[in-house]
Amino acid sequence: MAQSAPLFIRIVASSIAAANKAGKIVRDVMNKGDLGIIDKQTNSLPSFVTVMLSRLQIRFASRILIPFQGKNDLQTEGDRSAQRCILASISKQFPGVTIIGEEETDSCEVPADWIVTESDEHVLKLDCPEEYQSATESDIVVWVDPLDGTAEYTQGFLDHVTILIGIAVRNRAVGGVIHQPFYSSGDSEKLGRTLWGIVGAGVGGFTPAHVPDGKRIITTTRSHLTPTVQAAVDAINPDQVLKVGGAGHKVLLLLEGKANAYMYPTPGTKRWDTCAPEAVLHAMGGKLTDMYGNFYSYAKDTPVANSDGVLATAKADDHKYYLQVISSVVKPAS
Ligand SMILES: Nc1ncnc2c1ncn2[C@@H]1O[C@H](COP(=O)(O)O)[C@@H](OP(=O)(O)O)[C@H]1O
Ligand SMILES: [Mg+2]
Ligand SMILES: [Mg+2]
Ligand SMILES: [Mg+2]
Repeated sequence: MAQSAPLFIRIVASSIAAANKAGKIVRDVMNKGDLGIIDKQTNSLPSFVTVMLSRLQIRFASRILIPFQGKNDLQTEGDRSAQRCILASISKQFPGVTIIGEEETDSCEVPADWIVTESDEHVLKLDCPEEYQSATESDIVVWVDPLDGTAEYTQGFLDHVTILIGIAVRNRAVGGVIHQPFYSSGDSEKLGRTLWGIVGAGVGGFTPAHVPDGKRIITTTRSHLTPTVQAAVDAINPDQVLKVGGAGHKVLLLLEGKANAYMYPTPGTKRWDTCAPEAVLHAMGGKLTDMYGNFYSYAKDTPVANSDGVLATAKADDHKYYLQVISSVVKPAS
């Protein structure tokens, strides 16, 4: 059964298992208490070198691309270890598929028990939408954010943390896995849950819901707030604003009916922040684009920065309204 499923479906099913293992690793790092925090800017090279390097990508293990970074943000042992686990697990099973991870890790060595080769049985049995049935290795790019919401991870806002694996077919985000490692359903012994979505095939791991009619709830950044972002939020005149960490967590609020829209009308997020959330949201009937209403490309050679910001709505039909209101007060930077 497993081998007969189309390649795209097998990658999504394997990504669920890899994300679960990475979640355990992220919890273990937290439990040990030494997060090994690195400020990526402090450790960066002189600016002219950084600019040059940010345009390059290093090739590891034939098809795994690890982009250089030059941004001011944090990295922890949780980010590094989770990425090693996910990249090793997916590349072992799908050696010809391009995988792009957020972190620049100095070692490709991975403990044997971090390499996961299991798959989610339920997803393996799904009917694959026709347009993805024939997708080959060269049609697929996997975007990995091993720990989304790193700032919040270091500050103890653990429910903001997610692990994101997005699967793009022919440049579009169509498969997504969002693992929330510190989610508790009440049983403190059993932390973590995994949400997934495949455009045209469905969603799993959560119960889709919407904000009740007549209420407008906006979610936006907690740790990267700027006057531009605040102006966009104010223009909507919301009933409530939820300032939380992580692109994954913010889209999760849309999926579960806790917010209507996620807005971040400024550069800062990258393709690995949005690929998985965009796919799960789209599979549920929502929409994530840049601030012009255009979908981002998830091609392997695309620039990684989401330079034109992010606007996501729980209902695709609402997207135009938010776009219009925000564009009247905020000019997207690009
Ligand atoms: N100005 C900025 N500079 C660097 N990263 C930014 C950024 N704005 C957003 N991001 C990244 O986008 C993700 C969501 O941000 P936020 O929580 O502020 O909404 C985070 O991903 P990571 O935690 O994976 O790095 C964050 O680092
Ligand atoms: Mg980061
Ligand atoms: Mg992120
Ligand atoms: Mg990250």
